[in-house]
Amino acid sequence: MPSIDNESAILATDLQKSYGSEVALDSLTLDIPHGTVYGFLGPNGAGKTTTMRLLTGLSDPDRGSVRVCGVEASDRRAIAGRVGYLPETPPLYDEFSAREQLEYVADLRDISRSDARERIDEYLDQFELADDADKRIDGYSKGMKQKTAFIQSVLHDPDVLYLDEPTSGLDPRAARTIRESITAFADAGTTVFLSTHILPVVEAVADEIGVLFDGRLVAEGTPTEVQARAETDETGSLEDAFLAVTSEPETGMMSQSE
Ligand SMILES: Nc1ncnc2c1ncn2[C@@H]1O[C@H](COP(=O)(O)OP(=O)(O)OP(=O)(O)O)[C@@H](O)[C@H]1O
Repeated sequence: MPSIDNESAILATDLQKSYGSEVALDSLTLDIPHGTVYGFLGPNGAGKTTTMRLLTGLSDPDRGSVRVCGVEASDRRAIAGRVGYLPETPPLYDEFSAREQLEYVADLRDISRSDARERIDEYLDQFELADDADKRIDGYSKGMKQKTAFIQSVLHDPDVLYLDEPTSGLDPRAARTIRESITAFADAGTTVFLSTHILPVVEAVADEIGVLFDGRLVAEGTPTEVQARAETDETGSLEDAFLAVTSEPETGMMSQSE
């Protein structure tokens, strides 16, 4: 079971990040409670990947701070065991089988051989990979690769799980397996930070969403609140809300305190 601290799962304060003269993130503040799914929406180039790199401690902000379960993200050694990260292009060794890949990652994570074997077998079953677990990854479909990568990001039972476009390009069955797993992890107490531009994914699983546009958080609330704020009618989807707030960031701006 993930540990629970008094402090929020993710507490990011006034984050700023530039690449040369390009401001990728501007004054981003997030406060995400334990055991929730936070959907992080934004168009290409909005700054989602930059945010995830800061929230996982993979890069440092120019200004501001990040704490994950009370631990400074700059303390990489301390934070590494607390977080799991599934990047958009996951690192997998093509010449390994799924089982070899997962055993390799378990070893890097200092999970004992017997625990690793048990967890890996359970996950391979759960993700319907058991029959192909000893075949080479280079022969896998995109869905099989993504499921393998998902398992490797949760093998060490992280408190906070960051997922970057986890269902992008997957067949419906694989996408549903990932979606159901996201909900199951949150139900078990894991905090999930889900970055995507695929709105139905967020509508289906997120407790709260934040909309990022041009490096700024332009909307935050439950999916229902964001829909309501964007003044969509009854048939309005989150997609309408998203388009409304990102197409007119000045007039559509919604602060966290509103
Ligand atoms: N290493 C880098 N060097 C220079 N500019 C960068 C770098 N990484 C990101 N950027 C720029 O910062 C901005 C935010 O990029 P980021 O990748 O965080 O956005 P994103 O929302 O994840 O987009 P996508 O959905 O396309 O991955 C973009 O304008 C991008 O061009």
